[in-house]
Amino acid sequence: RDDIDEVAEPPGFPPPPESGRETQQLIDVNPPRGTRDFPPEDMRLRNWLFQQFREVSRILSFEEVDFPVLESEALFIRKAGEEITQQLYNFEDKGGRRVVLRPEITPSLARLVIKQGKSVSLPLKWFTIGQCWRYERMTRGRRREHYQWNMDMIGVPRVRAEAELVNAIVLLFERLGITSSDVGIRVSSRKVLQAVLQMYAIPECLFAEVCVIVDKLGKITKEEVEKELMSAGVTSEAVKGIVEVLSLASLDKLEAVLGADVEAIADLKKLFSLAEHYGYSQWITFDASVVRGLAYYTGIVFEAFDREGKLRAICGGGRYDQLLSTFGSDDIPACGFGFGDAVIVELLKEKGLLPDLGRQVDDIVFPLDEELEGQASMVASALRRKGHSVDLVEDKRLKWVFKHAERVNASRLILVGNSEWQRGMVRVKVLSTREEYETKIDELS
Ligand SMILES: CC(=O)Nc1cnc2ccccc2c1
Repeated sequence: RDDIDEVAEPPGFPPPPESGRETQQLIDVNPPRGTRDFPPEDMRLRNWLFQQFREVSRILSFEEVDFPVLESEALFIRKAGEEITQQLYNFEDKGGRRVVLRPEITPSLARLVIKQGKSVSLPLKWFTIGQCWRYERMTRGRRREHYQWNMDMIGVPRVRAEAELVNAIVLLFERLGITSSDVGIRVSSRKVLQAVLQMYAIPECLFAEVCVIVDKLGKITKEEVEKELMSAGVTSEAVKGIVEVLSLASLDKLEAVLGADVEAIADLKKLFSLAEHYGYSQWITFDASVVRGLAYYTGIVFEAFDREGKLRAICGGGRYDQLLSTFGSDDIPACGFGFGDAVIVELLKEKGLLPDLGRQVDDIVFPLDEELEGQASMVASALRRKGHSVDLVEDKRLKWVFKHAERVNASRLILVGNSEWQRGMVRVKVLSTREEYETKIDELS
């Protein structure tokens, strides 16, 4: 058939049979479905982004922690119908243990808090940047892994914790050049939904499941959300009440419906007044429809969004005061957020804010004759001991070396030549000023 492109034999593979080596079919050089490689240019961008995450964490005086990517499956078995627990990258290991590639970080962090129990003094302010996984049928072609920056405050029952976390998020955006006209942070509290369910005498045990369903508003149709709520056991009048309250556009309107004594109102008012003092009021906005999709949130929840509405949530988080008791421990109040590595990069591209990250090398050392390769190694090694990044180049024409120096943005070109070496010297070209001079080898700094 002429519609099948002739697959050109890739050059060099497989070696022709007469070469005597067995013929090896070229392996699939792509990484597993839904995963990414990070070649140097992509890795520079990732390192730059993670450096911003780390800097903000340091500025907020959070301590770095880390956990295994591999966790017990039991840590993530939840009954609230979350997408994240329906897509666990789970398997049985060779010891017959049910394990997962973690889909999120918070449960691991809660596990460590419990494990460290009495030996740590509260509050804890921990952060980590870690890869998270999901096993999604590739029908949707979405990624199966991403990196998430997490910041969590453990042992702070009051809204100060949420205010500190929002401070971190705003600082990150500001450092990246993103403004409050590009991005907003929607804030609400799950205690709003809790109050509504109480009004309609909906059993507490349905709370997490209702939150997970309500979080789908805006992603699936309102009718579908109502259908799911009904099948979860929420009465149709309660569904109406939920939809009505969640569409309220202001705290005052919410207060009018729920009454001033509802904790949610007091919490949110406190957060908005703290925001004034932090100086980030223009970033946050009350939005009763924010519930987030994780089962364990119990109080204030928030998510950053692009005001053009083109992208999915940039980051999100909230208070989870009862997560530890689901692991059998005494509860410790906590709140945190997750900030993925994908949407933020899309936003930076949209806003033309991606940094231009080229390579940077201090010195290129190049022997002008091949019998000087030993001398060139001596020069390179001496400079490296001084902490210079040195690119030792050989078997190239001088023309190529100059082009290479441009490409890697080298500061200096150190040429090791016969006549100079006889006089204990090397030739130095400063590439920015075109300045050129000879210097004694042991005076090279
Ligand atoms: C935009 C994107 O890559 N999202 C993403 C990718 N991988 C994940 C893996 C686990 C949990 C959430 C995930 C979310």
